[in-house]
Amino acid sequence: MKNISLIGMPGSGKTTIGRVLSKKLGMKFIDLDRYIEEKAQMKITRIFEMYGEDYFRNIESHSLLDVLDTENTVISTGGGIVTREENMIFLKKKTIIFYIKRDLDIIINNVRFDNRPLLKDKNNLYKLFEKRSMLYEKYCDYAIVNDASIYDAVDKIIKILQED
Ligand SMILES: Nc1ncnc2c1ncn2[C@@H]1O[C@H](COP(=O)(O)OP(=O)(O)O)[C@@H](O)[C@H]1O
Ligand SMILES: O=C(O)C1=C[C@@H](OP(=O)(O)O)[C@@H](O)[C@H](O)C1
Ligand SMILES: [Mg+2]
Repeated sequence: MKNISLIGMPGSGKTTIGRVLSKKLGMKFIDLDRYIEEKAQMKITRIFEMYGEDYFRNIESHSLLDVLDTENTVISTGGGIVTREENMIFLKKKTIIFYIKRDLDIIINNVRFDNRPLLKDKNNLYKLFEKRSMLYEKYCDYAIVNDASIYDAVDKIIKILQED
């Protein structure tokens, strides 16, 4: 099976859906943020605090290259992966890209903000969406609306893969 990647706003469900999807399809699972934390031996928040966003984006791009050297894997990315075109060129080559779409107000009411440095100011979610939604739409192969259960979103993805 070709690799699958999930993109979308922070808190939209990429990590949770990716994990369940990989189990259901019998594929491996990699969460890029967890991979970065293990590699750097530091929480994402700490990386941002100590070295800033640019430094994080550099690690993120390198880590993406590491994890794309794989097959039969579901990769959940971080919400900012679309901010560098090079990331998306590699993702497009190596994966089928699903954009996970979730209502911003639902995200704000449900998500934990402690390990999401860019969401400390909740208004920032709307600003990020303005900058990024075009990019998510542009780069994805398919968009999935995550407006019911996690399992519902997973089933939508599996249905598309079966029809593909
Ligand atoms: N359809 C859903 N129903 C209930 N909770 C959801 C749903 N989608 C996402 N969540 C919850 O939202 C939070 C953020 O999800 P997460 O997978 O960490 O998002 P991301 O990786 O995109 O930042 C988690 O607590 C997750 O369980
Ligand atoms: O949107 C972003 O720029 C980020 C999203 C986070 O991942 P999630 O999308 O899994 O929350 C994480 O990579 C980092 O905090 C930056
Ligand atoms: Mg995540």
